[in-house]
Amino acid sequence: MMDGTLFLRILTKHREVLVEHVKNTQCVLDNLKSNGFICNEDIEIIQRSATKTDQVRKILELVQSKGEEACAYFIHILHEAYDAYVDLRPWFNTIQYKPADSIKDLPVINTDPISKYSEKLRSELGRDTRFLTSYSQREETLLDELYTDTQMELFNDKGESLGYLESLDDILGEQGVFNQEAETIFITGDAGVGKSILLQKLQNLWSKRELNTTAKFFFKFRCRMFSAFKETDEISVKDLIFKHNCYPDGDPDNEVFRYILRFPETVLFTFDGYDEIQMDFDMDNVPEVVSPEEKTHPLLVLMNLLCGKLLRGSRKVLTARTGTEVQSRVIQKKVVLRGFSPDHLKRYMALHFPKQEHKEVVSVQLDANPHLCGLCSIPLFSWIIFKSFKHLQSMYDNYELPDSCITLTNVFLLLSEVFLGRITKRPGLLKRSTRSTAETFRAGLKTLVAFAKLALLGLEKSNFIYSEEDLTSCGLSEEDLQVGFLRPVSHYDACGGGATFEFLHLTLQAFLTAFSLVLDSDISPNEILKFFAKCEYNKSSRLSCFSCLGRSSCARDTDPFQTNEHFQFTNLFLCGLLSKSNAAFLEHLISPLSLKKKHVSLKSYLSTSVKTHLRGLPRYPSTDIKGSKVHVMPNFLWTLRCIFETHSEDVARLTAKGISADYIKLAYCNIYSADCSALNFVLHHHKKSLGVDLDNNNISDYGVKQLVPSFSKMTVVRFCVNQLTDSSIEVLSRELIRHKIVRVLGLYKNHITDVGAKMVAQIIEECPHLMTLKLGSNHITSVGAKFLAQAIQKSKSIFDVGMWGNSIGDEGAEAFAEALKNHPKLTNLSLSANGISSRGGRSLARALKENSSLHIFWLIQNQISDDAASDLGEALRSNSALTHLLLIDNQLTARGAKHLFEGLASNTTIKEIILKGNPVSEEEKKQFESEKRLYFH
Ligand SMILES: Nc1ncnc2c1ncn2[C@@H]1O[C@H](COP(=O)(O)OP(=O)(O)OP(=O)(O)O)[C@@H](O)[C@H]1O
Repeated sequence: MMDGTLFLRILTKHREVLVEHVKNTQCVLDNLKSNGFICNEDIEIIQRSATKTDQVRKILELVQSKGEEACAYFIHILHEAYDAYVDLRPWFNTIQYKPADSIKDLPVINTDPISKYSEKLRSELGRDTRFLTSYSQREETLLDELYTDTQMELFNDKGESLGYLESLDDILGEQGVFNQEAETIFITGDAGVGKSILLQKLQNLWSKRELNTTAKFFFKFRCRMFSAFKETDEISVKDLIFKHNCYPDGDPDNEVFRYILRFPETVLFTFDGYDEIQMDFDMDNVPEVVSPEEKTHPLLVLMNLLCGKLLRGSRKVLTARTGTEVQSRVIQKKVVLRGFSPDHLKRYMALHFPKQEHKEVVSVQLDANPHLCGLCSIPLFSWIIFKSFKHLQSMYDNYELPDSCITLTNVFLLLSEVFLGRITKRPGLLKRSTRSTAETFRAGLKTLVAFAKLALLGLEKSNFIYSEEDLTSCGLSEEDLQVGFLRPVSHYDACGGGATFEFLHLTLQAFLTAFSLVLDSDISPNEILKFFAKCEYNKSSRLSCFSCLGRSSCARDTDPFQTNEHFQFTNLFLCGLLSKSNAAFLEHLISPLSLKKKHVSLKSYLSTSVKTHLRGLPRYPSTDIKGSKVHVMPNFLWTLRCIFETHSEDVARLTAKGISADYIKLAYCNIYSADCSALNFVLHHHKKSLGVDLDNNNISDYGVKQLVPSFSKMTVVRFCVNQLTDSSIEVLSRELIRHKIVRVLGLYKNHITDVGAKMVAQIIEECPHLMTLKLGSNHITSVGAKFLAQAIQKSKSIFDVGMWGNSIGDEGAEAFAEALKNHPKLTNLSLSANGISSRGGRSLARALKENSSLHIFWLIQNQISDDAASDLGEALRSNSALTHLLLIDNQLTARGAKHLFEGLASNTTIKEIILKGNPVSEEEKKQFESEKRLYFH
């Protein structure tokens, strides 16, 4: 039976602990009162005590005087209002607390400042993140209605891919953490790939308690805000979160901040757009700020937070555009956003077009247009295309998605047409049958010019946030804001002052800047090229900010921004606007003469710069094929993109001619699918055959489809680590078999299954020059392995085959054993990490007896045991080709090693057999000391 005085006695016995640790009296009083245990008068008496401890003493006396139930409920309050009385947690364990039946159903409302603050943050963030902010002010779309997952690739500190994250929760999880000391999760990705929206989704989930994190406080910032402060401005970290984010109401005793300092691990920060940080002042000697009360320049507060010098233990998520460098010692883990996969794109499209008939139309048009799909893999472009399509379809009969050679400039022209259409649109009109883009632009020209001027002024001064005065000075009125180019900046992102605005997206500002360069007759043909100078490749220009984050002192001469993508985009749009295909349309807006002069100036610049670029590139002898190999520089991709936008066959031809090598290496260039159209645009002018290395990009199936016309030239097709599925292999097999010139086919780390493997087998059979095949880290089982092995068996050219990291198992190994027997060419074979056990191992060993071509045999990370070693030892006696046998991480014991040892006695060709990672003890290894070719380390 329950002791009727248990809680009374607990209070007496533990009085000291309670007086010491109960700091917040308000929450106790609020709850005692609302459940009728005390009245207002009691509260007044208690509050008359001067100190908190006296108040607690009074409360204890009071509840004890009210009896057992009041005492039980008092303790229950301390237990339930977790954050307010966090110091009492060990005490609750000591007393093995269980609530009394009489009070356990009474509610406890947590009115302590910490919980209230956390709630306030949740509700503010919830409110702020409900809508997708990039939509024009007229139409607001719920985030939940349109948010679609994107691909999140995880990288280690060496820049190697660790695969993809499954869910948003994983961003904050342990997976992929390469530096436990650091606290910043770094997310990068191209413009418009969805970094801000991803943060918005995280914030929104947290506000609804749907994010798997223990964070009680979530502070979101845009890095851009830090550049908006004056050089003399000084704030502390406390100011940063309370004044520039969310103020804690009713916290006279500063409990919230004290709690944050004590439990920094309960704080999560997001900082969006690190690349947008600007520094106009000398920060060479960045002082460390470790005191949370110390006031200093806001940028210093940010840097010290990111480095973990301030609020050590708090978690930070930092986003930046591709190419922004942050020292890896500051980064805990790194995620790269890759945009929509084909499945994501389908889902996203379905959200835009809920009606089945619309969905079907769009889906058919997209399927027929891989270049468009490639563009749509970037969510921003996808949004623009779908949004414009929906709008134009509602206005005109038979409007279709843009055609197959649409450029990014066309996409932004479409968006502008939709926006400007709002000015000229007369409500209530029936659908029109003819669409006149020129008419829409002409009618909205004055507004367009004003926005374009604003964009240019901003870009020139590196200013992306505009005041109302800025708008007025460019001739823009309140009404023009409705057009949609600008959106208001939320109070989180500005640092005080009146209403401010920014362009819907930086790419849109770049587009309008380019438009200004074209439209403004006061800007001379030479002047339009001014932003190209800011993008010329210069190793020292890719630097990040501070010493702790990787800044070098020479960065002061370069642009204050971390990336120059806004200039790159401006140049790209300039190329697009001045392309021949847009000339007829632009002649409605400016004088044909001025347009022509600007066109000539741009074309001549591009031709010269392409020539200089290609001439200066280093060339190396190629190892894959005979001839020379050229490695392009990172900004070559932008050159390619610009050439594609111009659609100038002349410049493309010139570029193709300039690639005077046999092999072009474009690996790790951050090429995404739509870039393949640009590459193809140049490559199809290349006269000779060419090796193309596109390893470690993000070209996806869409990219492969766009390269179709170029396969007739490609002798090396290296598409490793590119998210390819069997559908790419279908295209490859058709094209490579048609042209029969391929020598090297690199496809490792993609998503190829047995279906694709069967098609690769056809390539092997039909392409008589194929020498190298890399198929590692795909999803090939014994089924696919059999097709491949049979084809390899028949091939007279193939000599290097990599199958590492599939799951071909023993059956697959048996098929490869057949291929090995008497093979004329096969010199290098990797069947590592394929789940091969002794059965497969024995077949392979027996086949070695009948093989006289294989030099290097990789069988690392299988389950090969001593039985197979016995056959391998046997094979060594008769085989006279093998030089290297790699058996690392298998299950060979000393017995197996002995077989190999004995086999080696009558073998003179082997140079080494590596047995590292097998269960052979140090003691046992001694017996093999005389054999220098047997390695155990
Ligand atoms: N996951 C997503 N689901 C649906 N729409 C998205 C998603 N991600 C991005 N978008 C769309 O793309 C637009 C641009 O995305 P966002 O601003 O997040 O790009 P970003 O990577 O932050 O670009 P930048 O580096 O230029 O700031 C969004 O306004 C939204 O319309």
